[in-house]
Amino acid sequence: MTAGESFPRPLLDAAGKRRLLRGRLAESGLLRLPGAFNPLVARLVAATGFDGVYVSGGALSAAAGLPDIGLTTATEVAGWAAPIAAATDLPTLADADTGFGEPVNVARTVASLEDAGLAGCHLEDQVLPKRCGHLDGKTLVGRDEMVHRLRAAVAGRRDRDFLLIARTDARGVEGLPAAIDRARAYVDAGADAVFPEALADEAEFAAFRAALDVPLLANMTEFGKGPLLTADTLRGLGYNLVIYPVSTLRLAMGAVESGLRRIAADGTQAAVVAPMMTRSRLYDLVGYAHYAQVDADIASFTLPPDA
Ligand SMILES: C[C@](O)(C(=O)O)[C@H](CC(=O)O)C(=O)O
Ligand SMILES: [Mg+2]
Repeated sequence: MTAGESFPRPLLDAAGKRRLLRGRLAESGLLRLPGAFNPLVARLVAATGFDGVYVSGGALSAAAGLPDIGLTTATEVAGWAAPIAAATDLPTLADADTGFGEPVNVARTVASLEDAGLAGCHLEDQVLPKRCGHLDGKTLVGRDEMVHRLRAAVAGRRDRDFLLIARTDARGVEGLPAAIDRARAYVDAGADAVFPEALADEAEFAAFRAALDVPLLANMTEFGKGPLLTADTLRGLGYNLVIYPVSTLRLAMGAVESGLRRIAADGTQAAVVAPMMTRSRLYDLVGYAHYAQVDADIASFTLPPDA
C-alpha cells in the first residue's frame, strides 16, 4: 500500500489466513513477522511488505504499563489480539505465554485465540510468574507438565490449521542438549513448530535445526541474549519464521520520548513535526476514504419510484 491508497477491509477470514500460513510454511523460505501492539501498527506491517503479524506478550503488557511477568489474562490477550488480527489480510501469531493456567485453561486459551482470529500461538515451558525469555533466573515446569500443556492445546484447537508452536526456555536454564530433548518431546506431544528461546549463537540455531524436522521460529528481540541475525542468515540456517517482537514498540516509544522532551524544552512541536506521520498517511492507514465513500454511497441511495 502506498500513500494515497485507502485501506479496505481485509478479504481473508481467519480460516483463510491460517491456510495461507500453512501453505507458506510448506514452501521453503523464511516468513518475517514484526510485532504489532495495536491494529494501526499491524496495518503498517502489511504496508511494508511483511509476511505476518506477531502479537507480543512483552509489548502488550508494556503498552498496558505492566512488566512481562504473566500479569495479563487470557481474556485480555485475546481481546487485544482480535482487532490486530482483523486489521490485515496477514496471518497473526500470538504469544500465549504459559497458556494462563492448568491444562484445561490452556485448552480454553487456544480456543479463545482461535475465536479471536489468530493463525496460531506459542506456549512456553516456564512456571508462573514467568519472565522475558532473555532474562536470568527463569524457572521451568517439568517436561511432562509442558507435554500436558501441549496436549491440552491440541485438544482445545478446532481448526487443525491453527499453528501450535512450543517454546522452550530451557537453553538458559538446563543447557542446549536438554532444550533440544524437551523440544523433541514437545513435537511428539503435538506441537507443529518449535521456538527455541534465547539461543546464544549461530551454532546453537544450527543445532536445533539439525535435531528437528518441524518449522522453527527465531526470536530476534533487541537487547537480548543472542545475536541479531539477518533474514538471510536465518534463511541459510533453515529457519522458517522470525519475529521482531518488541521492535515497533521500542521504535515508537523512542520517538515519543524524544519528541515529548523536545516539545517540553521548546514550548512547541515545530522541531518534531517533520518526523511525524502526516495526517494524510494516517487517514490512508485507517481507510478514511473508503469509509467516506461508503457513507456517500448510502446517502445518495434512493429507491426506484415503483418500489
Ligand atoms: C518474544 C517475547 O516473549 C515477547 O513477549 O514478545 C519476549 C520478547 C522480549 O521480552 O524481548 C521474550 O521473552 O523473548
Ligand atoms: Mg512473551
